[in-house]
Amino acid sequence: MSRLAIVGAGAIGSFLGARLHEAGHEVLLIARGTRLEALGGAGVLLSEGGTERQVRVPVSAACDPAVPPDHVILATKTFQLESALALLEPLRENRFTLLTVQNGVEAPGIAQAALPRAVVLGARMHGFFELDGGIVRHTGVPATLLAGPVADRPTDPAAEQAAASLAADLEGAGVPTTLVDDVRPALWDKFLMAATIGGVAPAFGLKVGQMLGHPQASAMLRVAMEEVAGIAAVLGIALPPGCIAEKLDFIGRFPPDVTSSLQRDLEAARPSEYAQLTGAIPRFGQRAGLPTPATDAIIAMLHARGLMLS
Ligand SMILES: NC(=O)C1=CN([C@@H]2O[C@H](COP(=O)(O)OP(=O)(O)OC[C@H]3O[C@@H](n4cnc5c(N)ncnc54)[C@H](OP(=O)(O)O)[C@@H]3O)[C@@H](O)[C@H]2O)C=CC1
Ligand SMILES: CC(C)(CO)C(=O)C(=O)O
Repeated sequence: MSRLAIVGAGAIGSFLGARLHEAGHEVLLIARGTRLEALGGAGVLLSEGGTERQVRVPVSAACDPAVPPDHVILATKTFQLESALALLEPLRENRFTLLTVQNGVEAPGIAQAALPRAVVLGARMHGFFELDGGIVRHTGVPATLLAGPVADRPTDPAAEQAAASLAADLEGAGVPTTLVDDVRPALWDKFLMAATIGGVAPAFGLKVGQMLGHPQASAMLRVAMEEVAGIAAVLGIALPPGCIAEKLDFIGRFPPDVTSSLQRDLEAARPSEYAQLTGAIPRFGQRAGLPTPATDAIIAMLHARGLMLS
């Protein structure tokens, strides 16, 4: 059994914490504010597969360097990584696996810069998770992970073993986890979807599942995806062949009411991952020397709707 710390007890952190705790691991959820109080009182209330259950996962405001974890999962939003990583500062000299689940392509690099000794694995996570009035709702598709290092430096056998151990723990917790040598293509593959649907759906005031039935939204979505694929190619990221068609097919199978976390945050005027998702497309386009007119038009529509793009 492993010892795991999960920083950020929102939708994903609570879900993974509950599943790993149920699988028999020693899990510590690191939370703050009212969420810390709620978890201390009632534990994680998890709704999935038509039923709700209560899982009493140990929770704290900080990690305890006296009992260092084997694995840490960073489950905050990307713009919260700095404060999350500051909580791990007491573990700076330890070697542990550090899994990032954030959408976008930048989280593993941010984590590795803050904790150079950690074995950082980026992950692409599928599934829809929402913290709704204290209840963590898992809907849509089953939870799956694809994880691996940002392979711009050699990996050592100990790092590979640590990654395999975390993958086995997740697998045992009912979250099928595939390990890859270089996670960047998978992160870009998901970025291609999350960054585009996260902009197009709120730009048109549609749910994700309604976009493909709207000719203009559907056309803009496809062109924005092509912009991302073009940028990835120039930056040397080998996206899977046919990934745009595969994403459109995947989106076509979304339940009609589903929204992305970026859309929910934008529409609720909460801080969002806009800058790491839709807003990152023109930023990466500049890096690649490519214009992004479709994404620029989507961003103009978001501005016109008065959404908070920060
Ligand atoms: N939700 C989904 O379906 C999916 C999400 N993702 C990605 O996973 C990541 C997490 O998403 P999600 O779970 O929805 O986000 P949530 O906002 O639900 O959860 C983030 C949690 O982290 C907490 N947090 C942030 N900073 C700290 C800190 N310094 N100390 C303690 N707690 C902290 C937040 O607390 P507070 O509320 O106080 O800020 C919040 O409870 C995102 O990057 C998202 O892109 C990936 C796949 C699917
Ligand atoms: C792309 C999507 C909608 C589904 O996995 C997601 O990751 C999110 O809501 O942030």
